[in-house]
Amino acid sequence: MSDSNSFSLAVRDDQVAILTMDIVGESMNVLKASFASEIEQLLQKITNDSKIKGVVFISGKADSFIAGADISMLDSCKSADEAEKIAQMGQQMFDRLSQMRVPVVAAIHGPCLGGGLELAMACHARIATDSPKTVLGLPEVQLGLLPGSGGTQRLPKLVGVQKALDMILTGKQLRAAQAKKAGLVDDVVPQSILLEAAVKKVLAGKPPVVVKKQSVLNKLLEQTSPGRKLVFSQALKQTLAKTQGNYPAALKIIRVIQTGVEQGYNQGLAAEAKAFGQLCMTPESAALRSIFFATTQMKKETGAGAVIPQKIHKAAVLGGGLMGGGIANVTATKAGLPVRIKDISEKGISAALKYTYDQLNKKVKKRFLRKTDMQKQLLRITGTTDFSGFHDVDIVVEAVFEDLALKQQMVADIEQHCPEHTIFASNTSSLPIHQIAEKAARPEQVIGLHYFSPVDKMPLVEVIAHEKTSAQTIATTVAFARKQGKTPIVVKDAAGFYVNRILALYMNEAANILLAGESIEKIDKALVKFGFPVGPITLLDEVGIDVGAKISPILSAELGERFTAPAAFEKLLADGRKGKKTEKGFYQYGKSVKKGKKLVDESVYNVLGVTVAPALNADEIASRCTAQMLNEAVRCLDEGIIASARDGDIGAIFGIGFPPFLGGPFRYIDSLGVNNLIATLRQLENRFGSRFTPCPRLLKMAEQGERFYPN
Ligand SMILES: C[C@H](O)CC(=O)SCCNC(=O)CCNC(=O)[C@H](O)C(C)(C)COP(=O)(O)OP(=O)(O)OC[C@H]1O[C@@H](n2cnc3c(N)ncnc32)[C@H](O)[C@@H]1OP(=O)(O)O
Repeated sequence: MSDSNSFSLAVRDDQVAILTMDIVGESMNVLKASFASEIEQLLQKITNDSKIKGVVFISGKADSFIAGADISMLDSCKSADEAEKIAQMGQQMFDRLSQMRVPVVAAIHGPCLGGGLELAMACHARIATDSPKTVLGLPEVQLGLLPGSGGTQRLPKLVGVQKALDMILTGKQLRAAQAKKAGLVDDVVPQSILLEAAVKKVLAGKPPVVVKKQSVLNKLLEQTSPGRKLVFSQALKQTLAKTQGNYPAALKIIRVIQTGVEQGYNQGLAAEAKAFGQLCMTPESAALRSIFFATTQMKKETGAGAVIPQKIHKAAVLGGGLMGGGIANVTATKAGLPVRIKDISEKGISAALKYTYDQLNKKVKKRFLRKTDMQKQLLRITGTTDFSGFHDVDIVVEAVFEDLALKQQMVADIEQHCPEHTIFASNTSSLPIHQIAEKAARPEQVIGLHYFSPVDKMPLVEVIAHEKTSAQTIATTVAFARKQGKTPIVVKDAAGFYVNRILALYMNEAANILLAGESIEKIDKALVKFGFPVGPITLLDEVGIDVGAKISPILSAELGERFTAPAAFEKLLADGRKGKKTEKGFYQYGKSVKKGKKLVDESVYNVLGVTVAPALNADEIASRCTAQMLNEAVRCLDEGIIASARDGDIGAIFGIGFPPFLGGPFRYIDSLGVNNLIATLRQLENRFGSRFTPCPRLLKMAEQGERFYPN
């Protein structure tokens, strides 16, 4: 037996060596440059012992394999050369592993990501557990990087070029069954027999390199020169369309994989390490890394200091509509809790149940979920049209119409039918929580829990405490949302909270630009090019023009004139245009519209009384809309609506899709420079008036030379 801080080597009676990685004092195994010599020594020791028949590489952590290279180590690199050397070190270490005389088998349970998967791919075989905790992937692109230790070269060999491109460009993670199907792992076994299965694999000898069977079409595409050209040019085209050129890592990924495929492994590795070093130094990667650090930090926060959250055993949702159905879905499938849906009709309940059924069924088809697990998850959701089954729920989330009297009635109903400790969480997007709690017998248990649509996809929730909400209620609601897989930010109880408030001004500005004569396509394209997932006019159609019209007067009454939506928008509602849900809005909908084709409904210009007369370029459009958003975000920080710039950044990225490569509104202001933002706002203020007046906090920061984050 030989030990270091992070690795231990034990040789069994059957002469199989078990190499265990377990970094002392860390909750998860990550790869550090300092491990290279330790691993080299251990591999040498194994090589020197001719009796050893093979090696199982396994993690000593209960629920994780290796989460990749240490991101903090990468973050502290001072130059591209330094980062390139780290990548080269990893490449050499994994080459050494793959060249071992004896078979080396990776026994994988839990996350096996980034450098962790690169290590596993360098082994001669991989066995993974069938646990849902086991996921395999190369998520480096989400950090603005590419896999730097051979991943871009080994993955295409195992799963084919097209699948590798897809996995590395998206960073998607595969469950064990999917990984087996893709050719990434050799066997999938229950966790209880993982080690024994791996030992058996070792004793069976080095497996021959199996080339994954390919269809005739894929053979043509991947094994002929013209076919490969087509694959790479298509990947490039799709990537450019998707990233708008905002993510340098994506382009480098394609180039580096192509280099390996066309010029061989060693050239591929060299290109990989070089690109890794360069990407590590980009502002895009720094911004994306900051999101990782922020979200990991936030996972530890209760939202209410040292308070211990109450345990939730059962939840309920009021309203089986799109939001209610989505909330029940994440409660059952992500939080793993029984959830009762109450709706006024059986139809509403069936629709909500069908929603989850359809979502889960898709996952089963993709082998992401086993059918038995799907059934288990479905059984957690039950429905009722009265309050039966509410006697033991710990939290109720209300997702009914935006009607104050109705919501107050719901509070009274819940206080009557549920235990004393039950929390009432409202998914309102516009009504003040203190008003919903006004008639409550236990206002300290009333809170806002604002989800974004579609609930199962959007990662953010706003947790809104009114003045009387107790710390216990806040902490329990935050913990509940986190169990649902959400990233919660705690915000103050004021109109629009944070996300809708900054979004409203941005949307209003897009509307102003449209009314001044810019075309709908141009406005949407400008903001997509800036980095938003969809343009503001498309978003308005998605959210509902009527919803926007309902929120706008509330915001302008509470927060001021700048929130008043352009009056011409009334004409849209008068014309029956509510957006996508009514198949009538800014764009064309309905069966006659080809799937994937988005065409403006040109008649909308007439309704609005607009003659298209282009005067602005894409940058000017984006700058005007985002200037409003940035200014308002700072105002929210100043007013304590959000607790920190970090929360404001995560809220905007996860709630609206603010471009992640910019790191959020506050990081973006830091990179623009406060003075430059003020100059832009002043210019726009001169032309368009006070809606662009820089907020006092910005002016003060400029005076004192402050930033939101340390430089
Ligand atoms: C050369 C290579 O190609 C380059 C790379 O490998 S880059 C790294 C690629 N890997 C990744 O991006 C994975 C990042 N990690 C994750 O996504 C998630 O942590 C996870 C899915 C592995 C686990 O999630 P979860 O169970 O919620 O645990 P989470 O709270 O995030 O992490 C637990 C701890 O591990 C740390 N951690 C996880 N992955 C890490 C990493 N790659 N580097 C540094 N720390 C990491 C977290 O900071 C946290 O530390 P703490 O307990 O001291 O705060």
